[in-house]
Amino acid sequence: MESKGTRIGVVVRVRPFLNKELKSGCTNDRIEVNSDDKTITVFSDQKQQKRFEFDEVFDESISQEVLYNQLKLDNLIKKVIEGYNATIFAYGPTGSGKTYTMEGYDYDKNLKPVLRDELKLGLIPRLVKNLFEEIKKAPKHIEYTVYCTYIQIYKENIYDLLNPAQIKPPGLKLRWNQQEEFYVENLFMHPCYSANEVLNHYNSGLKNRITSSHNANTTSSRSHSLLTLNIEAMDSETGSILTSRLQLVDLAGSEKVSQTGNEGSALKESIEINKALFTLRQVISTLASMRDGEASFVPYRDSKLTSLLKPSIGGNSYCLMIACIAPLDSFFDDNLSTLAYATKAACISNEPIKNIDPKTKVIKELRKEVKRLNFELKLANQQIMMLTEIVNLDPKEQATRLKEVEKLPMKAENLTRIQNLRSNIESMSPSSPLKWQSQTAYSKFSDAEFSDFSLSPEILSEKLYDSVKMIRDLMNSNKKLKDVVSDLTQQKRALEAENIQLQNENQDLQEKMEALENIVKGKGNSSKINSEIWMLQKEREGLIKRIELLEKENKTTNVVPINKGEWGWKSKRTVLRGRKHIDTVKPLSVVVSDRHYDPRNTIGRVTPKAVYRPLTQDYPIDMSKQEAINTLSQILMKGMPY
Ligand SMILES: Nc1ncnc2c1ncn2[C@@H]1O[C@H](COP(=O)(O)OP(=O)(O)OP(=O)(O)O)[C@@H](O)[C@H]1O
Repeated sequence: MESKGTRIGVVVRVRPFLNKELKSGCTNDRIEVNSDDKTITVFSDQKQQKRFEFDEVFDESISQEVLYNQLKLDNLIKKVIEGYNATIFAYGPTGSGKTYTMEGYDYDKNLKPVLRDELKLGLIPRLVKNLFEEIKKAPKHIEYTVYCTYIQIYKENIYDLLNPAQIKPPGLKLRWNQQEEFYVENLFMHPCYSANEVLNHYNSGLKNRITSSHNANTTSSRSHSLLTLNIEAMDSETGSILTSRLQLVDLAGSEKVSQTGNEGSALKESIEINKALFTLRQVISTLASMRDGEASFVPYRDSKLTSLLKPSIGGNSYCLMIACIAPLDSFFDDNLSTLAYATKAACISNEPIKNIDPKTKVIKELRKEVKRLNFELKLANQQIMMLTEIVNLDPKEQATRLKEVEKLPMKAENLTRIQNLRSNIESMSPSSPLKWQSQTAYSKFSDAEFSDFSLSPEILSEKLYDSVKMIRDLMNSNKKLKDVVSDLTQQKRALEAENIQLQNENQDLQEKMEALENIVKGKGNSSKINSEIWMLQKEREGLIKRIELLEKENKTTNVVPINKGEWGWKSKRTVLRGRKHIDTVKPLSVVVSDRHYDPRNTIGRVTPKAVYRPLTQDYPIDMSKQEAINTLSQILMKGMPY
């Protein structure tokens, strides 16, 4: 079933006052929440009213469990299992309860998540458990695998929260795939077979999420986080594969600088967060103002967040927006803006599409075709049998039996032909000999008509033969497709194993890096460093000896200033490529300007006042200038600086 034009669901949740807000005497005079008629009314300074209506409005008394049940998210999970994509995202100002709604964990002094109260668990853990409960109910021949990814977008960089090697800049790249969707390159996808496995990954990812404390929220998420569950259902009976995706998004909060009190780098961070949310609001506004069938430019690509949310907002997923607001009067402007965008989002229509694997689609179509051909074959057999009997009957009976044949389901043109044949037989003289009558009846048709007359036994048997051949071909290709599916399954398993191996290797590397860091910090075994230092000292001693030798040689040589034209020194610069070249290439050309020496400059570009060329056996060497020696020493000691 393809469901078309499903509106984005929009609900609003108002959080309760926090203890510190109650103590500091914060007020709540400008917002009126009415859960029964699903409205929120806000009052401006001048006591003007604005009323907003949503799919649901939850006041501060609502618990996490009631919220989950009232949102009827088990229905959404069923859709996901059926092969539809779905997204739930929390939107609202900083400190309005987005993370609480999605996660529900408490945070310790180091801003790390801890689970103190199961009842407080947010939507994500509940959805994950619900998903696996539904999977358990599925028939045994359908094998489900849930692949879990968890990313955060921080200052327009994408980090893999489940891969410790990818939680620092530069982050992962965003790419565009053949299905015309954005995806994150090299993202770890963890195959999971139970809710606990997913939640363990999620919890480890949460620890890597960037949070900080500011005036409006002591545990503020500074990044947008996207937990994605890719579900793959493989039917071992039919070989068909069904995929779907559940995306759970906790956005960073929009924030007013005056409210957060941020300064310096935290202020810059606020600006970055607001930039991505600005693009999200632009996308929402553009889609909301588009009329049916109208094409308009939607700036999805302007931020990584909106690029990744493209299928969810105005795309082919089911989508639920949870707008969070805080009841405080100090949040008035942010609340008003949140409610305005939530209203716009409610006007956006998505077109959820069931994801069917292309191979499964072909197999389904072939099956349908085989079924149709089998039916036609059955009919053709029936007709052949009846007509074979009719040929040997007398004309009267022939006409009666042909009437019966006419009742069989058949193509319109065949029916006309049988009817013509019958009326011909009926109009014949009853005394005519049977054989002659039959021949006359057939002879009324032209040759062309006769050859095209599909009810003649020869033609029908030919058609029968063709149909059988076609069915055999279809069955063959069906079998081939099944083989392809089983190959792909094997490949998939191999890739999964490889993925796990790579993750283990990655883990090893992490450990090695940590060990090296410990060594550098002096925590670990320092013998490696000592031997490295010893080697470097040896190398240094060798170099110093070589310089001394060169200095000695220098005393016995003359100065030969170079003319550009004479020596073509532009071409000689390649000699100065590094220490090794200087050791091996002869004659040795070192060209030094009196004013400065910049090895990255081509010597040809420097206009030297005096240029010196040290030569070996073939030429007298100029080493009387101290700069040349110094430069050479520098190169020998440190290597070329590029
Ligand atoms: N429904 C609620 N019931 C009880 N406490 C809540 C509720 N919603 C939010 N809180 C509390 O309010 C504070 C702010 O909530 P939360 O961190 O979820 O806000 P946020 O919108 O995610 O903020 P940010 O955008 O800065 O991350 C937290 O201490 C949280 O525990």
